[in-house]
Amino acid sequence: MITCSGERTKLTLQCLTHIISKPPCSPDEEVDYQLIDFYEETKVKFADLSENMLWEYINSGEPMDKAGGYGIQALGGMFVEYVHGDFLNVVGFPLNHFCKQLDLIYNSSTSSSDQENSTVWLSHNGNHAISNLTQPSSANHTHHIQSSPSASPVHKVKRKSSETELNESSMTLVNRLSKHTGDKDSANTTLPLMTSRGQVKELNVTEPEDGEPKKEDLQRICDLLDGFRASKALFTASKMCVFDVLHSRPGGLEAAQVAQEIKASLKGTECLLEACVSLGLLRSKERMYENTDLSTRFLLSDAPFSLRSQILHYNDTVWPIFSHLESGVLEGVSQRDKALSQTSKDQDTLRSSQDSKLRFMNAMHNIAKVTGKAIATAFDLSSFRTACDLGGCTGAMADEFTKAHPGLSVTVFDLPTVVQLREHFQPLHTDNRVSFVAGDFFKDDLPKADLYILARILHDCSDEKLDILLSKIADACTPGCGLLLSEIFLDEDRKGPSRGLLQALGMGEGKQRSATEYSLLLKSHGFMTAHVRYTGNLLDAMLCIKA
Ligand SMILES: C[S@@+](CC[C@H](N)C(=O)[O-])C[C@H]1O[C@@H](n2cnc3c(N)ncnc32)[C@H](O)[C@@H]1O
Repeated sequence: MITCSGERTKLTLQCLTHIISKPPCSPDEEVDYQLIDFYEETKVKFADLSENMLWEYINSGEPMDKAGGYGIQALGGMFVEYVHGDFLNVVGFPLNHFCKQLDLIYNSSTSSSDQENSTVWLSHNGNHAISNLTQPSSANHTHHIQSSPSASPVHKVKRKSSETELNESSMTLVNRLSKHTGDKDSANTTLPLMTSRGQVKELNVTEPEDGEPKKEDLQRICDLLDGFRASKALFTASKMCVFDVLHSRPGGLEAAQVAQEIKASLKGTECLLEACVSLGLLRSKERMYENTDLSTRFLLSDAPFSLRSQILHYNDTVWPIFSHLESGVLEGVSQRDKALSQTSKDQDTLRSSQDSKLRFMNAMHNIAKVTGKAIATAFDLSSFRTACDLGGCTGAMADEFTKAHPGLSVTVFDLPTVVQLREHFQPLHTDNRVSFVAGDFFKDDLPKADLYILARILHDCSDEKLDILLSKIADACTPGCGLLLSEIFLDEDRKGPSRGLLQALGMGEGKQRSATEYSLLLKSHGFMTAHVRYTGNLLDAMLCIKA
């Protein structure tokens, strides 16, 4: 057996630099802080290991308290052929990288008087320790750092795709941290800390000595400024079938040929193609354009993981809504009706509701195909025989569940118009284990099942509707029945991921929540959270069991 595992440990350094040069004495005292997330990656190559050897190792007891299942610094070291990277990272603490970060903090942002009273909060895989830094003059880490020696490494990569128990000890950590940051909101929550998806937390600008802004800082702002242009270039190229046209001509096409195929002006086509090259969607060589691997995989209309329909949905629905964002923020309500009636008028055609329903279903179908497998395989569902996918749309998600679980049958429950239109979608399922029932989950009886699936439903429900739906599911469930929830789970500090927070800006009826918030919500309807999985895919998942 050859195993090559990437050891990636996440560290969060929080440097609390007091504005008043004394330690804060009350929870409300203002502090300036800087948050740095970083990773260290180490590759470990294992030798071929016999089963006997593995059992010997298991029986030694050593792996039992090791997050990675082995201790490289002890007996487990015998199995390792080589290590690329920081050995201490595998043991459990990337000391070298940590000290470089300390150096960065002190050499870039603090004055010497601040340094005397600076406190570093070290958050290593959810374990926190404080240290007072008294002599932070160089990278030679003469600072006295008390990190918990028992901090067990939870590898970032695995953490993202691993199960997380929501526990009380996490709450203590948040409260403790919140007190010192004066963050009263988060002090009232019961949230585990370590759920960040590696987002850029803050745009910390470091001014070089000459006072000129740094290029990277300017670039980040310009990237945000141009974000909508890039999105619209992608939407337009997809809508005009540029990627499909190029795919149909191996060897590529010149701009004039593309212009002819998509019936557009030469100047406009050239600009669009060049913009797509700059965005990594196309490549060009000697005036010929062709798709990149990224486009071939996701932008062709018939690719297995095509996102084209989702892109068209963004263009035709999400884009107009976001063009009314200012009103949305002012009024705090969805601008959907206003935006979409405007679009219809602009285009001088009132699209039939069937067309728009189909477009929406196509978009849902795309995402369900891309995310379905990760959700269906997130948990051991072998104890469930029947499932009901509430709001299961075209059945694409149900299909992934039956593929992953040979003993499982899934009933897709959706509105009558959706169930009727599903015939526009090729049946994906190869046997009869996916069936459809038409109904309204707020009003009608739910099909009987041992497992209910709610994928991308709850974030869109008002509190009132949410209560109705969850009460109906709870009534339909006997103890031991499952509820599998799939949504984008916000980080517990609500600072990411951006996808979830930007979706919330659409001002729909519902709201985005963290795993803990969903867990508490489901608990109030009699479901105990069994597992949470951050899939690393577009949607996360939580399995709850009816108590
Ligand atoms: C955002 S889509 C999610 C589709 C699918 N669960 C997925 O993740 O791909 C919401 C789905 O819920 C369905 N839906 C909305 N209201 C419903 C209701 N009252 N009863 C049944 N289905 C409903 C919609 O028709 C749509 O298919």
